[in-house]
Amino acid sequence: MKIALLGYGKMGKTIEKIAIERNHTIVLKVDKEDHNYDIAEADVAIDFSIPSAAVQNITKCITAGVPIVSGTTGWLAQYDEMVSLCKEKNGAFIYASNFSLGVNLFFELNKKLAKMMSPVEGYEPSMEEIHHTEKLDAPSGTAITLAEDIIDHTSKTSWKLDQGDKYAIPIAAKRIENVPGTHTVTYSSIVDDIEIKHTAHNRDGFALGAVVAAEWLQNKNGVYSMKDVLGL
Ligand SMILES: NC(=O)C1=CN([C@@H]2O[C@H](COP(=O)(O)OP(=O)(O)OC[C@H]3O[C@@H](n4cnc5c(N)ncnc54)[C@H](O)[C@@H]3O)[C@@H](O)[C@H]2O)C=CC1
Ligand SMILES: O=C(O)C1=N[C@H](C(=O)O)C[C@H](O)C1
Repeated sequence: MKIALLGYGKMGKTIEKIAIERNHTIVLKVDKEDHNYDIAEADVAIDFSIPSAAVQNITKCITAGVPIVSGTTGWLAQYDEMVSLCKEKNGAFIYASNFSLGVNLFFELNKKLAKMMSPVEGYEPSMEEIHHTEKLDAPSGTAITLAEDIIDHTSKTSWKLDQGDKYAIPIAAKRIENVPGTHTVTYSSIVDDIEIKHTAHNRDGFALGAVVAAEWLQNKNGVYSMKDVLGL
């Protein structure tokens, strides 16, 4: 498969390594100074760039008829716009706040736990995410997905950075050098805590998931999620 990398930072470089191991070819590496490039030479594009560039990159791919896998976080206010564009152009698009198999299993566990906790009185959910100090967005996209899944299954109606109000799930976003990504969901009562946690040891899981998603998306049309790719 001929892959275009949109964003050649920590993730772009890790994806390159995994893609080559899986016998793919990187035909294009686009970073912040690269504006005039022909995306049409790629079979699929993988965007791990920055929040302010994601929409432009995704639009360019969909318009050119190139399937696009986006892992960039922090731009989701325009997600519905990208979905409409994809449908209008009969394109192929996957966004996931987290592409790793481990986190996608963790998402399912989080939903199951939220369903279990929903009728139980006396427990308050809260979340913590820890990432490296270069991260531009907070809370993380993964934390937002976890919070939205809790909101779907409990009486909570929103999430809030740091201390929430009674109806919001508080999310603490911590930045510590070199941490690839740690997410904890806690239900606290006066007598005890129930906690689930995912710790990424490196970026290989995110990158492998993105390459597997790109392989899966090739020759398809439509808007998909990692749940579709993994059959969860
Ligand atoms: N969905 C997932 O599984 C994961 C998502 N991410 C997200 O991926 C994104 C990138 O993460 P990292 O690689 O760690 O960041 P990074 O900062 O190491 O790399 C981002 C790269 O994008 C480049 N860039 C800036 N403007 C651009 C443009 N217009 N077009 C293309 N590239 C441009 C930057 O120069 C930089 O090299 C972040 O939004 C992060 O939250 C990170 C890991 C996993
Ligand atoms: O910026 C990162 O590094 C990561 N970003 C994603 C997010 O915002 O959830 C996924 C992962 O946690 C690493």
